[in-house]
Amino acid sequence: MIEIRNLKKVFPAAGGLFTALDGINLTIPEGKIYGIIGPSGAGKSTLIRTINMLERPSEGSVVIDGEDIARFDDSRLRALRQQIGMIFQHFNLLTSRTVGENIAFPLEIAGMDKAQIRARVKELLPLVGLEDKEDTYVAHLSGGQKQRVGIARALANHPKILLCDEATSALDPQTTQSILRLIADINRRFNLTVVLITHEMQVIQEICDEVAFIEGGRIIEAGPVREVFTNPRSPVVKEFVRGALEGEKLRHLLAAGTFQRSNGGRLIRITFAGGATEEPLLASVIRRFSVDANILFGNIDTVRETPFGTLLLELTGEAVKVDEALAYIRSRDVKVEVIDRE
Ligand SMILES: Nc1ncnc2c1ncn2[C@@H]1O[C@H](COP(=O)(O)OP(=O)(O)OP(=O)(O)O)[C@@H](O)[C@H]1O
Repeated sequence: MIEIRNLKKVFPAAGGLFTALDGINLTIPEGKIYGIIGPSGAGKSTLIRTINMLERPSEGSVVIDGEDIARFDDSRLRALRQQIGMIFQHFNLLTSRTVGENIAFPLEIAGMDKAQIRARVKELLPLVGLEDKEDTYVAHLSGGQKQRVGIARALANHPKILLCDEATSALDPQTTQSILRLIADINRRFNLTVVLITHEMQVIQEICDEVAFIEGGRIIEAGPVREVFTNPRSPVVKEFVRGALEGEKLRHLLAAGTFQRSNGGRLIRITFAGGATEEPLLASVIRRFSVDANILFGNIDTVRETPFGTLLLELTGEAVKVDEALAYIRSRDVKVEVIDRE
């Protein structure tokens, strides 16, 4: 069990201090998949990084199995980190090494002998479905395969906890599904406690047992996923839930061929949950990148000048321009999901 109590993190910032985490209290039960979701800048990464002390809290405690790890010295932290695996959005692999050598890396650090390392690598490869890739350089792998290497490396030292920092955010929807299934499978097989951060409600819906919503460094709502989905209390969480359910509905309508598509367009769904306004965003996309944005479906409400809701768009134009437009939309304060390309 992980107990986070009155956790604060303050960073030095221009003109003073910035409070990134402001009194977080969370209890993460053993063997569960616990999701932490919130908008960009909410403090998700900072929070997950306090669970292995990559980020030292300014105040408060992180208690793992009865011990406050915020008080650990460097040598105890090194030992602790072997029990906590972590995977990352951009995989953080050693590109000059093969799959097998990447998986072996934490075992080398732990001082295991060569024969034992080989045996452990051989055990891990089939677990993540990469038994035929041991000698392949990781630069030659797809994103999903790279994340599988990341997972095998994270599991190498038999950790009790797996931290996932936006582990599927760089992957397409199908690959996301397969990685989420793998994480759920590992959680069950090894009774691993999984803490994952995401900005995608779908990830929470798919595999999490419990969820905490974070905004401005504070937990605004937390509880079992089913409860939060059926009875969200705060306006922001209600919007997240509505967006997720609408996404589900849209996928069914798309599968049924309900929308009139043009040829060669890229279908994207933008979810507004506060932040950028949709009109200036779309206008500037069309103007800057010479692409067309065909709105197939829209359901946006404005609450105190802040848009909440969904737009289903088809972007058409020169492929490079469409890519640039997508990168621009992604850089704004909205959630973007590429649904498919014709
Ligand atoms: N080392 C640092 N120094 C100063 N400020 C920081 C530092 N790390 C994070 N912050 C600030 O703390 C806030 C929370 O950042 P954090 O990365 O935890 O958010 P997040 O919810 O993970 O966002 P995103 O989804 O965009 O990654 C942000 O305003 C960020 O600028």
